[in-house]
Amino acid sequence: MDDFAGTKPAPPALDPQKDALFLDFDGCLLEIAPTPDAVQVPADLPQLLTDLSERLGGALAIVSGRSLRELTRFLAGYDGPMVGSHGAEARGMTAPMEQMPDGLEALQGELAQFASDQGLLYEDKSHGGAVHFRAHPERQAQAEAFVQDLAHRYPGFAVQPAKMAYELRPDGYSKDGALALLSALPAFRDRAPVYAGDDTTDEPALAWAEAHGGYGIKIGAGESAARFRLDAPQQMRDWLASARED
Ligand SMILES: O=P(O)(O)OC[C@H]1O[C@H](O[C@H]2O[C@H](CO)[C@@H](O)[C@H](O)[C@H]2O)[C@H](O)[C@@H](O)[C@@H]1O
Repeated sequence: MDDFAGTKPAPPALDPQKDALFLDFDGCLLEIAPTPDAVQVPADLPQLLTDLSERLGGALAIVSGRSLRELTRFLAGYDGPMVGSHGAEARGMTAPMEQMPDGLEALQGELAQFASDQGLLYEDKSHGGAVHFRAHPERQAQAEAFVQDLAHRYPGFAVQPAKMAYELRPDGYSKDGALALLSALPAFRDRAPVYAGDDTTDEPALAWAEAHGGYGIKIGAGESAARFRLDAPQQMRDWLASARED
């Protein structure tokens, strides 16, 4: 573990015969934007993912905190496996979550009202919701206290910290849990897991890849269980593009 960029090497070249690739979305494939809807998806990204998936024999998946409906919209043209909502929902494999916890709509209503009262941004998600304080960082403490209280009152949901945001997601699901499920699929089985991500939400998955014969790639600065680091999403996309050409 370390605390700053520059102390970890860049990742080695991907091995299309042996590796399985798992990619976070925001902050990994795409630069962080002021609001969730403002992200810029490079026009060639879906095709890059499609080509790389083919090279890997189908062993490529997106693993994100975003709702699946958002991932599908942003990555239209890429048809491979995706895990959304921090491990709760999936495309291309059996959905990890069988039943939505009680109270989703009421929880979303309370969170939306809190965000409106505080002048914060509410993000409606298929399996929960998020309150973003990027425009008002001074209101972080209020936001944290409110989501903790919500999680206490809605026991099926857990607080998920994100970059300048707090989310509520179904309890018991995670990105590392998603990696375990994906790795059991025929296309991923017996391959070395390579996971790339930028945030605290990615750390369990980065550690999982390191512990299961593969490696993690941390995008950007900060402590990480990953052995390797790339500075920013552009470097990540360059690394993917070179893996396609190799
Ligand atoms: O697991 P990820 O794919 O990294 O998704 C995590 C959350 O990302 C999004 O929020 C973050 O990115 C936004 C756009 O760049 C940014 O405005 C926000 O401050 C970040 O927290 C997304 O909105 C969430 O739903 C995801 O769970």
